Amino acid sequence: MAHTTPLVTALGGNDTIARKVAMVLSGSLLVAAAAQVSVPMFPVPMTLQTLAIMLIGLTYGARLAGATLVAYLGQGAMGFPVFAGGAFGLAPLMGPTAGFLFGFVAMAFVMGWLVERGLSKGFGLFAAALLATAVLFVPGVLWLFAATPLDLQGAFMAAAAPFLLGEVVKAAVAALIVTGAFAALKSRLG
Ligand SMILES: O=C(O)CCCC[C@@H]1SC[C@@H]2NC(=O)N[C@@H]21
Repeated sequence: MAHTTPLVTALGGNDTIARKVAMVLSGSLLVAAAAQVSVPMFPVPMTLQTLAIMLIGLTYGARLAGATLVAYLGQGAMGFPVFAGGAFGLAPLMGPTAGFLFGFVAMAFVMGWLVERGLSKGFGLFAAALLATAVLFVPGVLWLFAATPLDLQGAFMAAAAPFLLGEVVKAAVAALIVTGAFAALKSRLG
């Protein structure tokens, strides 16, 4: 597959370290804000984190998207209240949702990788978001299975089933937002 250009690269400008740092910080801040929009369900809350990660994964490219989520985990580990419900520290990184937290890095990277390899327009963006979200649910469910007394079916019912439809809607919304941003950029550049 040919390599294609993520939105942020298409936006142009100097690819400086300062620009990359600003993108990583603003992206991780977006995920932190989205984590606070949550419906407290036990053991896995419903949040907007994946929508924020989709916007990052679909626009940043694989490496910068992955780095943004590594920074997000680092901010939480350092004590900033960036995880769902304002949680912070090392406990969430070992708790029932740790599979999702570490999986966020893989989700962002895989999404950027798919965009760079051609899933960069319209339905392709939607497909990239969905495929990468499917990757996220593997560690999310398996971690819950390993870390709690739930069997595999119980872990799936708690960590995946309630969220699948919502993730499809989030992928559609993210793809529409990024498509709109591309269209706006195209008309601005003439
Ligand atoms: O503790 C955290 O901050 C992580 C919460 C993970 C929630 C997961 S992400 C995928 C799925 N979709 C949701 O809305 N909630 C779960």
